[in-house]
Amino acid sequence: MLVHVSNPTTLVRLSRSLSLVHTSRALNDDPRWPGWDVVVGIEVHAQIKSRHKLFSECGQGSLTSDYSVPPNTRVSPYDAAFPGTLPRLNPRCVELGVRTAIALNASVQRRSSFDRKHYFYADLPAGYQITQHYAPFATDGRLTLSKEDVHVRIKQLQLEQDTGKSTFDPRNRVSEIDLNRAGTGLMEIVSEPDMRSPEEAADYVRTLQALLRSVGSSDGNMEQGSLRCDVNVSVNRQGAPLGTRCEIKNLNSVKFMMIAIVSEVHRHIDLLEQGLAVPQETRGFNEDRAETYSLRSKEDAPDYRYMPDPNLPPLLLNEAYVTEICQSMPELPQAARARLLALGLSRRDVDVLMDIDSGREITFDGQRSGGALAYFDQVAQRRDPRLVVNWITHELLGQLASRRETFSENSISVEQMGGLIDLLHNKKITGTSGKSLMRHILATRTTTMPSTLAQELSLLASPADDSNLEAWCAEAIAALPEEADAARRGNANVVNKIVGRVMKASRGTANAQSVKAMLLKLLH
Ligand SMILES: Nc1ncnc2c1ncn2[C@@H]1O[C@H](COP(=O)(O)OP(=O)(O)OP(=O)(O)O)[C@@H](O)[C@H]1O
Ligand SMILES: [Mg+2]
Ligand SMILES: [Mg+2]
Repeated sequence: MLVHVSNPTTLVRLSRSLSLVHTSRALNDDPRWPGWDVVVGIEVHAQIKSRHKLFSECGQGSLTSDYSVPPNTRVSPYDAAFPGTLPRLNPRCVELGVRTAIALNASVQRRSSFDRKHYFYADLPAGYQITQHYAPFATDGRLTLSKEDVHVRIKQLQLEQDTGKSTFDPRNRVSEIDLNRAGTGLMEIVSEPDMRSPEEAADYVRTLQALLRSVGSSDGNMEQGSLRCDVNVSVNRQGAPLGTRCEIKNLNSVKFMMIAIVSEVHRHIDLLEQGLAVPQETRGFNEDRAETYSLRSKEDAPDYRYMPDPNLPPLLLNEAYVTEICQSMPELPQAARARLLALGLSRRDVDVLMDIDSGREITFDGQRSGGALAYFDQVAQRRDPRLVVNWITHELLGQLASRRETFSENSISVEQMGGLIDLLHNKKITGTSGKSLMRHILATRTTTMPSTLAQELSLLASPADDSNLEAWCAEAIAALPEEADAARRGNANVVNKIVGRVMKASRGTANAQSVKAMLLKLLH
């Protein structure tokens, strides 16, 4: 059905009633593709952070991408599909799944079940993967993105097994199979097609990563393979029904995911502008060429022959179990963000704090750092939160960065940081001295309290001691006669240069404002 309407309000109303446009954002023109709407839905596979696999008691190491573990050393007979072995559901995987579902505001199903998804591949010894195709354990959730006020609906969460890994060596044409990962627990988190740009898709993945880490259910690391995304992309002319989706598999970073979406959007638009249809396909992404390529069309889609797994009874979760988990949930990132904003912190400071806390800060050796939020909370107890956040996000992070260190290597204890803030707050030291003190603690990794250090290093401010101040100012005026003359003629900029000299003479202990006042008094 074709509807020609020039008034956008009418169009929104009309389209809504025809269920053509899902949100009013659909009418926001993106200069990259004017006249087109982009629609993205994401299937995330997150490795569950449990000690044992989903259906066997085999240890899975800290991470299955832990290369220090030799291949095929974390494999139970069940994982290798020996005849006669039976699955036994790991309750810890269920608990972490339920935690995640609650964090995503999803309804946890009191009854769910497991199905077999059949296909043949060397890294899948049983010839099927156990998943929750017909009855997932949680449905109808919601994730609010952190950068923009966008809600993404979560269709469902299901528990499933991961496969092994196969690597092909083209030189001697041999495929090597490693079953260490086989049978590891995954959560598949399926979003509704609610994202409207590559940026929203990136925000979704990052927000979800932070959430998974905060509830402790997954490391959520794309580079290391503990979080993998299949991204579904479609485009449609503004106001028209949704276009045909293509699914891009195996994206291993948020950056590549965004590039893949942009390239896919342009490919769809090119086809549609030529009057061609977009065929529904599963596609791969070539990182070097920054474009997607066809893996298989819908017609070639394998028939998975889903069937209930006869060896596993339904998963029944009672009210008390879910309530107990609800009551032990940690503070979620969204709540923490709201709490920090209510304390009067700026959006930017909150973003920085939350970003380091969720481990998004990538370190030089590829490790993650964390705990910034707890650090802030402890230091800010009974102290001015804005002063504290300022010294953490600006000064501390700045100094750590210049030392090429990350927050996890921060040697300043909560007590020391608190002490430093108190000295600053009570004007016992100046800001300049505070910075020097911090530099000193980081360099020496001393555990001495800042008040003692300030004394030892003669950094305590001497604001009351006007005679000192006057002497320093007089000296500076004498040392900089030309500047002093210019200042007398009213050149305000030059005064700052003289202030700088006095600050240096005082080794940062003088208060810049008092210095300026004294200089002006002496100059006139
Ligand atoms: N028109 C569309 N444009 C973009 N994404 C879409 C569109 N329609 C559906 N999607 C997204 O496609 C995904 C479909 O995932 P789902 O797991 O339901 O099925 P599947 O991809 O067919 O199966 P499998 O799990 O075997 O890959 C969802 O994330 C959904 O939001
Ligand atoms: Mg899926
Ligand atoms: Mg899919």
